[in-house]
Amino acid sequence: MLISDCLSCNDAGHLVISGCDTVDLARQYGTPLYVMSEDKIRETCRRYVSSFQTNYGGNGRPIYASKAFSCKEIYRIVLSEGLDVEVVSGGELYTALQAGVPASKIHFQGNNKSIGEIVYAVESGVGDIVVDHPSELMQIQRAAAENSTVASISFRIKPGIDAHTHDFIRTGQIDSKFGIDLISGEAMEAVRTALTMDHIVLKGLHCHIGSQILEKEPFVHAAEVMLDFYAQIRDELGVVFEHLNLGGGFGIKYRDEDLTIPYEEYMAAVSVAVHSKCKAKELPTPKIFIEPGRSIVGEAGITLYTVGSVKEIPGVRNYVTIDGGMFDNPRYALYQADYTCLIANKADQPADYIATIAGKCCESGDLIQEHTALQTPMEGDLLVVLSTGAYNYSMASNYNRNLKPACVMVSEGESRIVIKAETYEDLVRNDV
Ligand SMILES: Cc1ncc(COP(=O)(O)O)c(C=O)c1O
Ligand SMILES: N[C@@H](CCCC[NH3+])C(=O)O
Repeated sequence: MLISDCLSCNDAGHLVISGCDTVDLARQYGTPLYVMSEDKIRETCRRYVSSFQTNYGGNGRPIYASKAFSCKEIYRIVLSEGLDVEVVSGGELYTALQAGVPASKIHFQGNNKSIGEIVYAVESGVGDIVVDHPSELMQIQRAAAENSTVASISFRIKPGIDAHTHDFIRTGQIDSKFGIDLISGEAMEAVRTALTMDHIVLKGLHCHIGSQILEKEPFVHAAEVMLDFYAQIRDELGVVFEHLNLGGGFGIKYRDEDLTIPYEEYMAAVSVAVHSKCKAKELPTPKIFIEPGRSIVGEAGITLYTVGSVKEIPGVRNYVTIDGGMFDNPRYALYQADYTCLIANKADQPADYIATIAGKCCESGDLIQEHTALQTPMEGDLLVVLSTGAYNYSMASNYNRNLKPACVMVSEGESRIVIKAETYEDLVRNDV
């Protein structure tokens, strides 16, 4: 019911996260409030790092996909755990560099990087620019030549794999805006071109098949398809790549009934496929990278809200209104995403009230969850939504000129602000 092992209930019946009582956190910092367990994030990073030891003898590394949650402190945390960092915009690149991430540990993704972003990445010495389409290759070559440097790149390949997840978050299939097509020969042509360029060094290839995937098979299949292509490149062009990035996408628990797979199982299944395919194709095992975002921060985060009105419409539904909404968590409005909600100050009571959690935006679709079981709510209660660590703060907006909430990091009973709450002054800063 509490989804994550960083959560528990204390004698007062309050929800506790990494030793901090959520009622105290709400009192101290106000609501809405994002709360992230540093302990849980670090534990997950260590599980990924140690599975590289077990499966690849340390020949590889996890990369934190920071689109899931980007701020200076998360970069410092994952860096200190030995991860690389993936960024997907100039803004994420800037934040990572400001946090002290060495450029050599940054992987820059993006399906339509601007010229400005490309120049910024090249000038900063980003370790891996992941090229999404052939014309981007030319832009990188030009930027590198102008800087009298050589850019390290890889290609994002569309392996033609349909993973079972929400349509909006599938990315590996042929009908996808991401990546270079393998089947049509476009990818081989791009590799051939890159190998002729004197300001480009091509380190390897990348694929990412989608997000919130709860099966192992698509990951195994993607690894096999990519290594078949590595063998084909060796046979046709005489080149053997050093790196292979197999992307992220591992699913997490949003509800008790979600059947998640321990990350070690994904890692083991994929490594068996990698080793046996390399053996069959007589390829040296490349250095393997994976790129998880959601699974590193998702279950580590919760959001606290204060309950406002409770509107019971007999025979229809019960609206429980909170002081946040789609501006701090747009995922239900976008994907009808599942969540577990509870009343944090009554966490020990039975969840026998069926509620629709509504936000405060001028929008009927501003819902966090519909027809979900809760402890009986009252105005002033503290409502918590679980598993909000990924794609909540990073997808927040100022719709209706609402303020983005603060984010607090908790560890062993201590809390600290890592992102301050926005102020009204912040809202008008760029207005003229
Ligand atoms: C290229 C790339 N890498 C990594 C990720 C991270 O995925 P997830 O947060 O599902 O692990 C994404 C998002 O889907 C992505 O597009
Ligand atoms: N933002 C999406 C996932 C996109 C993953 C990034 N390519 C979500 O909340 O589930």
